[in-house]
Amino acid sequence: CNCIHLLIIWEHEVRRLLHYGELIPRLETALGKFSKRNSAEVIQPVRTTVPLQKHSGFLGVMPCYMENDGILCTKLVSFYKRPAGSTLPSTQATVMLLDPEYGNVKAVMDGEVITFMRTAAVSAISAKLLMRPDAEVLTILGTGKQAKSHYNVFTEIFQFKEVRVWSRSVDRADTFAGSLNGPVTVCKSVEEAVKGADIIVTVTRSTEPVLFGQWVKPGAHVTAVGACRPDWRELDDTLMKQAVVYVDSRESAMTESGDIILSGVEIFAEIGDVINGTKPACREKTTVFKSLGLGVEDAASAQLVYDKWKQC
Ligand SMILES: NC(=O)C1=CN([C@@H]2O[C@H](COP(=O)(O)OP(=O)(O)OC[C@H]3O[C@@H](n4cnc5c(N)ncnc54)[C@H](O)[C@@H]3O)[C@@H](O)[C@H]2O)C=CC1
Ligand SMILES: O=C(O)C1=NCCCC1
Repeated sequence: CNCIHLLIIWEHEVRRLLHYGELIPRLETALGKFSKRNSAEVIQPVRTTVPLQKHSGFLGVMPCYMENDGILCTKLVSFYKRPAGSTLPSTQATVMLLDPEYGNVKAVMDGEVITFMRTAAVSAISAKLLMRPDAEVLTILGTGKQAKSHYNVFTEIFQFKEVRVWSRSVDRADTFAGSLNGPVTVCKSVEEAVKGADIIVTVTRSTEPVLFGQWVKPGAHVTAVGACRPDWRELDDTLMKQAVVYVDSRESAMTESGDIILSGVEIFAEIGDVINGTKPACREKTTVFKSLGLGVEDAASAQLVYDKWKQC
């Protein structure tokens, strides 16, 4: 029977229910299934985007069906390229879980916490696989929502000797540093921030390259999270060409990533291929993981929130 009440799970509840310790294994499993391209495991098209030209943004629709797991889900996400100093949020999202048998929506939940936690968790998975095991220095470029979630998960699961941050505004970087539960070095330039860094996370709204290959230490791992449109960049061609390039989804990367499309580089593997053991993790080389964000990540995260809610 589908006569169950529609469940609404608000932001503070998603925040209470989601923990990286449980989220990361669910996402590893989901990404591995995604890369198998088995339609009984995952059906997930590249997201549909509707440009909001007047508002410098887009509405993204991100559906996913996992038949074997009984998960049917979609996220609605709006993203705005806010001007510097704007206090308006750049991302807003809602996730809907449906009953695959009846087609009814069984739960509607906040999607912002899911978006910033699952994105950071996927970056942490890429770092677990591609970062050198002796990594000491983490650099985060950008000081927004994603910067905070990346700081949280990276310092929760790895141990670094130094964490550095950079923002275009030193004041914003100082405020960001003050909001964290640990020491960070605020850097005045990207070059200073990334010099000698073992892992670099780019989480900016930039549409032009901010990270240049000439500054990146050979063997470093770069997790590139921003620049999600085909004409937007965060990384320059030099870096793209000197790195072994991993992505979350080949189709998404070839449709949405300016860093991939405009540099003309070859994609070496999906991160799910490395999880499945079908492609190697080239830890000794400079690596880039280009993340676009996938509906399957939202589906796995939303199901975890739902499972935890039912346990309470
Ligand atoms: N790969 C994925 O799964 C996801 C990617 N994203 C992307 O991550 C990025 C960050 O998202 P949020 O932290 O939510 O945004 P946010 O608005 O909270 O933070 C953005 C940061 O970028 C900085 N910034 C803005 N323009 C810049 C420029 N031209 N150069 C350098 N820095 C600049 C801002 O000062 C701020 O520190 C966005 O590009 C967004 O599209 C967001 C969600 C999921
Ligand atoms: O995966 C997501 O969710 C998003 N990715 C790019 C920017 C908007 C949200």
